[in-house]
Amino acid sequence: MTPLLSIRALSVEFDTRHGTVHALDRLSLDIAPGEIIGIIGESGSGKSVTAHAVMGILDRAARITGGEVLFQGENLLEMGRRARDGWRGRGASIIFQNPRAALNPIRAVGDQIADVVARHSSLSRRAIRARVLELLRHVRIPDPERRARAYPFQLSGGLCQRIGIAMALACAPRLLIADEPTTGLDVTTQAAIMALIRERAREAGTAVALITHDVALAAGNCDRLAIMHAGHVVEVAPTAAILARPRHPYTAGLLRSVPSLAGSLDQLQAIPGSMPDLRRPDLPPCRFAERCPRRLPRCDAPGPLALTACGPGHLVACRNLP
Ligand SMILES: Nc1ncnc2c1ncn2[C@@H]1O[C@H](COP(=O)(O)OP(=O)(O)OP(=O)(O)O)[C@@H](O)[C@H]1O
Repeated sequence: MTPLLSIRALSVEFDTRHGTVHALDRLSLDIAPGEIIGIIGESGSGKSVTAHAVMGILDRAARITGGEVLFQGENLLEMGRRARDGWRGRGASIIFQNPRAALNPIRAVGDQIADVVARHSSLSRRAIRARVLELLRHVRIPDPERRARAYPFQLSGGLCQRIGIAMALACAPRLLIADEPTTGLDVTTQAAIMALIRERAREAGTAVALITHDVALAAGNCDRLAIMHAGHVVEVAPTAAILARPRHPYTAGLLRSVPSLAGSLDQLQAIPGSMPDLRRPDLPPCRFAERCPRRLPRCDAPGPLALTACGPGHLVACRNLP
């Protein structure tokens, strides 16, 4: 199937006072229409930078040093600023980790949703208001007429996240990026938010990229998983294939570190070592090599490490596959 989004060999760096951070290194990833893909990795692996590069909202200190981000075949990185602003919302939108912080604290939530609808349509005020209530009902906000007049501080974290989702869906995007959408929410609310996101993908055919470090959450909700480590996608495959037979040693370690996936508590293990400092000028081609139990001399040979097929829809970047 033709991908909706195709990130090809994307490299992003940050200039800092303490050196250049090589945050993404020739990162490649495809997202198909209507699929739910989990982008998993530990803190600092580059999940948010990837999302921000797609959305065109990278920090000022960021530099894109190579690659393409194709959305339905068009390179977003070459789009002018106005066209990109117009694309955002209709093409893709993002839900942020901290819903309350992402909202304007001094504007009623209904007005904030109305602003998004108005920015992307020529609807009358009355039609915009009707659309806002429709969106609030869609994300199951109880008593939407009253809640539309509320300010973020008057709503719970779960309700704020529903407002965030309503705003993200206001322009019916083809791709929804959910960046840690349930962090900080209790388990019941977490399940309700994930059900809402899944329902959206199923009913409207919206592709969803769920960014999380919660492997169990991703495994339970996603069709495919992409595993990131230190600015690389190291493995991507259908969820069932990764759970049944992870091929990259980092993925295998990640699965062994999750109580509900490890099998038994005796098999629970942490991944040794930590991610390399991404400011290092001598980062090896495989950024996992220094933590890897399967490292061989050929793993350190110069040259980029490509993702290669090792099964149906299963790609892995490793020079020493079992
Ligand atoms: N504005 C910035 N300036 C300098 N470095 C940055 C900046 N933003 C991100 N980075 C660096 O880029 C790398 C990737 O960061 P990113 O936030 O994408 O990781 P992440 O996987 O989303 O982590 P988390 O799960 O903690 O959100 C990290 O090394 C981070 O320190």
